[in-house]
Amino acid sequence: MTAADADEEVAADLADRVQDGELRLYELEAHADADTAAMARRVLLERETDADLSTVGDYSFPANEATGSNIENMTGAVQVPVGVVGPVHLDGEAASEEHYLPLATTEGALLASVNRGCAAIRAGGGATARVLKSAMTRAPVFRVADVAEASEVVSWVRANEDRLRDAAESTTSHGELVDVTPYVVGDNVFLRFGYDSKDAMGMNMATIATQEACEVVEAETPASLVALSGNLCSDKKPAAINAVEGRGRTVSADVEIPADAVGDVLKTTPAAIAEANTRKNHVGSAKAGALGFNAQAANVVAAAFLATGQDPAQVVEGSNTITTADVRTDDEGNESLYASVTLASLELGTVGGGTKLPTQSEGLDVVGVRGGGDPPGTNADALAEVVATATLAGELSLLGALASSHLASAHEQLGR
Ligand SMILES: CC(C)(COP(=O)([O-])OP(=O)([O-])OC[C@H]1O[C@@H](n2cnc3c(N)ncnc32)[C@H](O)[C@@H]1OP(=O)([O-])[O-])[C@@H](O)C(=O)NCCC(=O)NCCSC(=O)C[C@@](C)(O)CC(=O)[O-]
Ligand SMILES: NC(=O)C1=CN([C@@H]2O[C@H](COP(=O)(O)OP(=O)(O)OC[C@H]3O[C@@H](n4cnc5c(N)ncnc54)[C@H](OP(=O)(O)O)[C@@H]3O)[C@@H](O)[C@H]2O)C=CC1
Repeated sequence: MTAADADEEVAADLADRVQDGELRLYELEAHADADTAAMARRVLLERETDADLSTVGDYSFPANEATGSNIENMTGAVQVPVGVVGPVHLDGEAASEEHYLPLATTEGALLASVNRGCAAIRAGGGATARVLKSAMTRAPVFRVADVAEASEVVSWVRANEDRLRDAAESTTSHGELVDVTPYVVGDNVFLRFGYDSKDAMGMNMATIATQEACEVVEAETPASLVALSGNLCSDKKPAAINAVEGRGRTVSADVEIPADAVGDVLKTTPAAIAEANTRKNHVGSAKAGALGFNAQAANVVAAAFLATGQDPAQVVEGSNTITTADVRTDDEGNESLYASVTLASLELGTVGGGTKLPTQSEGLDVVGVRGGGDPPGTNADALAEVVATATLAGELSLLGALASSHLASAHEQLGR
């Protein structure tokens, strides 16, 4: 079944029943297949708005592949242009030497820019990338009587982490509890649970596991659970804790590019890029009170997320990136540009969430990381290394364009 198989007569009847108040919009899959239910919602919207949803309705995968665990009230699919950058040359711990990366965006000039950065990285002999830490976090907040009780609860948690681990890991055959870090604010106790979620981004996994652990905390201590997510996790919000402690994967990539290649590909010099990075990404970001000290990490993370089935809202954390750029001179006086990016909280997976949807899993196939890795976790590590390297590519190219005053012209030519 796909959109083309939807039953128009049944769809029109369902739309009538919603308009008559007999059915709710979210109940239609109980009365028809998912594709017909989606068509019924489009019929209703076309009756009640000026929209023509024929293109939204012209999707090519079975609707029930999405309505099972990815969306409710489905009407169709949004088509975002997707392109490819690379090959990205990198020496990763999990990623092999050369990968292409699909990027989905509506921003003209973005792929040209990242692609140019990939060319610069190739000219430098390739990047090195490493996943430095992996822990998906969920931090529930508990109410206690006062600070004295808070201290008792923290002592119990520290003495009983194994019991919390047994409870949490009883809900998953892949996830491993890495640590539980308590934080106290008056009569509030936060417990930041961190999980090695292997090839899953791990938010559902961590949430379900932490719920189980919280039941032990409530049974064994005077703490009362107020909210399973206490915002110290911190999911989909700008938060220094993610930029400092990390969340999901903390991954870094670097490269050293000879000065002549910087000139040929990026049309500027190592010194000009280093100065732009310092004054823009460091001084400018500091003055702005930014959490990320970079130029456009979010551009690459968002485009890679859309293309490979990640949760696009977590681009917030992906922007917690620090870019460095320095001029290096060897013993013979040859200059080069050393540049790096460190993404403190890149949350992605190659199983689970949207990664199993058809076009998204095709994107993972382009990178060569669909599904579970062997050993588990290595496919998501490889994807993180490739995304970090593409982020480095985007930084190099944009800094080069800014240093050579080509940003505006690039967007006039490619973005309009
Ligand atoms: C546009 C370029 C790349 C031209 O750059 P160029 O050096 O004039 O291009 P070139 O024709 O000399 O080609 C150099 C390489 O660029 C690549 N390239 C070149 N053209 C294409 C293309 N059409 N499609 C794909 N790849 C392309 C390609 O790899 C090529 O190498 P080759 O393969 O030929 O050996 C450059 O001017 C540039 O990168 N500008 C910066 C644009 C940019 O980064 N935009 C995104 C950021 S804007 C934004 O959203 C963030 C911002 C700015 O607001 C954040 C902030 O505040 O900082
Ligand atoms: N719940 C929440 O509060 C939030 C949820 N989300 C959503 O969560 C989803 C992602 O959650 P996530 O837990 O990653 O995905 P899923 O909920 O799809 O679960 C993925 C499951 O795949 C199984 N699995 C099979 N092979 C592997 C492997 N190699 N490595 C790891 N797991 C494997 C695991 O099952 P098992 O555990 O049984 O071993 C794992 O739990 C996204 O849709 C996102 O939008 C986002 C933010 C918040």
